[in-house]
Amino acid sequence: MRFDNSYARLPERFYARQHPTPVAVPGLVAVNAALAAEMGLDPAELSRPEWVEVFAGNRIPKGADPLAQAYAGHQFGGWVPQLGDGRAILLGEILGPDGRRWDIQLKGAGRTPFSRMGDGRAWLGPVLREYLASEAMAALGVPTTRALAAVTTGEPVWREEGRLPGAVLCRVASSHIRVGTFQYFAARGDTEALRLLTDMAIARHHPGAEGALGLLQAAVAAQARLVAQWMALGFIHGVMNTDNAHVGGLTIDYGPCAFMDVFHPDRVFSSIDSYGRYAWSNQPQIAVWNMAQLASCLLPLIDPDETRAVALATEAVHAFAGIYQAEWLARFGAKIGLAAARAEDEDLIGGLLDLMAAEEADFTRAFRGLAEGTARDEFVAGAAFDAWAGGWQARLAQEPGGMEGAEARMAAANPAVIPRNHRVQEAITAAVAGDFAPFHRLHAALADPFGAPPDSPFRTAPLADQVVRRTFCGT
Ligand SMILES: Nc1ncnc2c1ncn2[C@@H]1O[C@H](COP(=O)(O)OP(=O)(O)OP(=O)(O)O)[C@@H](O)[C@H]1O
Repeated sequence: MRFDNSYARLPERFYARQHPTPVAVPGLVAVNAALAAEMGLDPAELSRPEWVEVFAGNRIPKGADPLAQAYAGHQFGGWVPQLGDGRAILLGEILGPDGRRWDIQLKGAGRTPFSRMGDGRAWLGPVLREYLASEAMAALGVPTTRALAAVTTGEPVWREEGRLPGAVLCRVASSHIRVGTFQYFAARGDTEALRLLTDMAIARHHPGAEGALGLLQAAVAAQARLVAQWMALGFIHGVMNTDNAHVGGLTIDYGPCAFMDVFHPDRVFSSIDSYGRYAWSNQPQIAVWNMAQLASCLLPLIDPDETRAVALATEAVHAFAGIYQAEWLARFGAKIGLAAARAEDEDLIGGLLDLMAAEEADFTRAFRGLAEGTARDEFVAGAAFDAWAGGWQARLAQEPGGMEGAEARMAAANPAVIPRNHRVQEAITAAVAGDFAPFHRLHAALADPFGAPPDSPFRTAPLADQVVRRTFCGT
């Protein structure tokens, strides 16, 4: 790895220099060969003992400059002036063969000055969950942080469940700059730091954006498109706090997330979100709220005249709705086979979603079934689906390429395989018992979400008692 650590060159108030805490017995779980190749790294080399030591935090590679990033954030509406990487350590950044910059971060690598009461560690379950979910997202074409490697530590981690095996995830991403990073400096009135952060965020995520207003507009657009993609996959992020809102529009933090099984737009509760604040249907408005927080941080850089700055920032945040709506329509239009969905198609799409919610349809199978002729089976009352399908067929008849074209569009927009919670859970349970084969099989299936053969076991819906009505947490 050839490091070029732009974040470590920022002034020291951006981070705390911190080495990982070595672990007892590093053990390789996985190196992501496809991602390694994308990054210009040799997966065989990364699987050697020296690199397993690096991923465990026992060895610092040449050129790394390890640090924990400072940030703040609104968590469930409450302001926390100081968060920061409490268990993640940024080793540094490398440049890929295509010029892309990658943060190399170890999540679960030990305590940092931002750990508060935490142990700085992660256990194997959430490490595998994040590995699988983030890689599934990438394969689904959704911007996300990635998983380069996972290792076990040979040390126990204590959680509510008791003694659990410790692990470290090597997470890579085009950056880890969050809305909360801006909030950290805005709360301290540190305009100079905001300026440096703005320049870095533009360079790393939105080249071409001009100044703070340009950054805000680009971040809003990226966030709007991201959330529309989540919605179209039945994905619930579960913890849309501002420290998990990425300025480049990546999905970040796979703690209490879930891909829904049965479609429940409003009734999703996680163990840390008992009021359903971050339910599927609330996600767009929460994203707007998060973008408004970014806007408020950037005000002093947008215009010296505060009234003017507020007007410009407000307009930029309000642009979310139009961008989101257009993306939503294109995504859901494609899901029902439309080449170019029109505003009036919203009723047709909304009709299907209402029916899916009322009839307890499995989100993924119902949509995939539209292309494969099996959608009707996902509805308790098939006749209700037939009534909707009449209008749908009539609309498809107006599309170029007829039903064949529509089927191809639907097959490309509706995955057959998503990381269903019961499958992830199975993989974790086996891994804890020392068998990593189910994890690797699931990872392989998730790498090709649209191409799974009809008899793939990963397409099946869970049994009733395994259905995700709740999102999951277990950090
Ligand atoms: N076991 C732990 N020890 C120390 N700090 C922790 C621990 N778990 C979480 N934190 C910190 O608490 C904050 C919120 O935790 P959360 O679970 O949302 O984040 P995370 O999953 O650790 O990190 P990220 O957002 O980078 O994916 C973060 O600042 C995180 O670093």
